[in-house]
Amino acid sequence: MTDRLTIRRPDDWHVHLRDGAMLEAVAQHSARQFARAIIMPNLTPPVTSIEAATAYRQRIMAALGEGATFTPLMTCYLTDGTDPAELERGHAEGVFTACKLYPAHATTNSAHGVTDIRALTGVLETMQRIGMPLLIHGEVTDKSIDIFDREAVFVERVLTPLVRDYPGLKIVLEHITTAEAAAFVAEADHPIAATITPQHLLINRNALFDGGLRPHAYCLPVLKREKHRLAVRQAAVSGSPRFFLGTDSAPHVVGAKESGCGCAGIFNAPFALEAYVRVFDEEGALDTFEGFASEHGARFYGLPLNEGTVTLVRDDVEVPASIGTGETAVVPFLAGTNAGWRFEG
Ligand SMILES: NC(=O)N[C@@H](CC(=O)O)C(=O)O
Ligand SMILES: [Zn+2]
Ligand SMILES: [Zn+2]
Repeated sequence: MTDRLTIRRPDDWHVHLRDGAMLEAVAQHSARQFARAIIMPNLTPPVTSIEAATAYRQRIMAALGEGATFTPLMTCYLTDGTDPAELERGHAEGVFTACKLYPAHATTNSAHGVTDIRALTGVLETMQRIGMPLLIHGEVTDKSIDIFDREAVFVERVLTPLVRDYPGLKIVLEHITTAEAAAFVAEADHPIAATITPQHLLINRNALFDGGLRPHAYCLPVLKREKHRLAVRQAAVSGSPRFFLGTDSAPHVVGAKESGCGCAGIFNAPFALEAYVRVFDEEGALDTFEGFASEHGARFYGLPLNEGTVTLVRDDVEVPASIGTGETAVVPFLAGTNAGWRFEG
């Protein structure tokens, strides 16, 4: 039994750092474990310009303070009005690493998202030409589609024609939750990859109703049934370079979660690597953990691998019931349970 695992310093390819007081409170947790992260642009208002992304990047670095070694990789939030020239310039200047596609009203702060992806022709052609990845929240927003089917239907109705129409467009299907998404990404004859969250590897939809309604287990795409969790687990540990780490850490204050209409999003940054390594350990796949956490994402994005290492140690570690105080108190993923591993740094 391996009780200590040292891997190349990892990256988080999908995280919400928020803004203002919440940014000040949460950024350190991601910077402690990860060298770089893809920063989601769903602020209010969303990050849609080079100017906004540059200013947000500066606020992130200011929140981390002097000497921080963390690199935020910024994304542009696509709208129906996105100007391809702004994307191209932002990419060339090293401000935008990628673009984020939120179908309008699919998730938190997506009201300004794209109403019809077919209207994005100029944007997608430009991204394909310059090699800029398209990151997708892959759920249809049609209210007549059952919420547990929205990802699988997106794969069939939107993603399948998209890869056909843009054969060279780099795509990351974010936070996959279904057997259908995992199979599509594994098998497509296309430059496509997927991020996977700790929660979709560790819990299934029963966690939402475990003895009562559990708002802290609610995120989007919503947790699915066990067979999907198992399929997503197999994809993560498979060693395929198409699957990599993206926490989707998405903090909301306690009051916004514990409410008559609770927000979607799970704050998993503080114990992210502990949660992931547990999955690889349970699957007898610690040998593929470094690829998933530290190599596949960088290679897909065409970025260098990180220098340095981090070490995880098998240990009893109690995850606190809440992290932060007052305005920024957030309940972390796995609150009150034993993480099973300790991040040594
Ligand atoms: N994952 C979530 O449940 N919520 C995210 C948005 C998103 O990634 O879809 C958020 O910003 O809160
Ligand atoms: Zn999303
Ligand atoms: Zn997200």
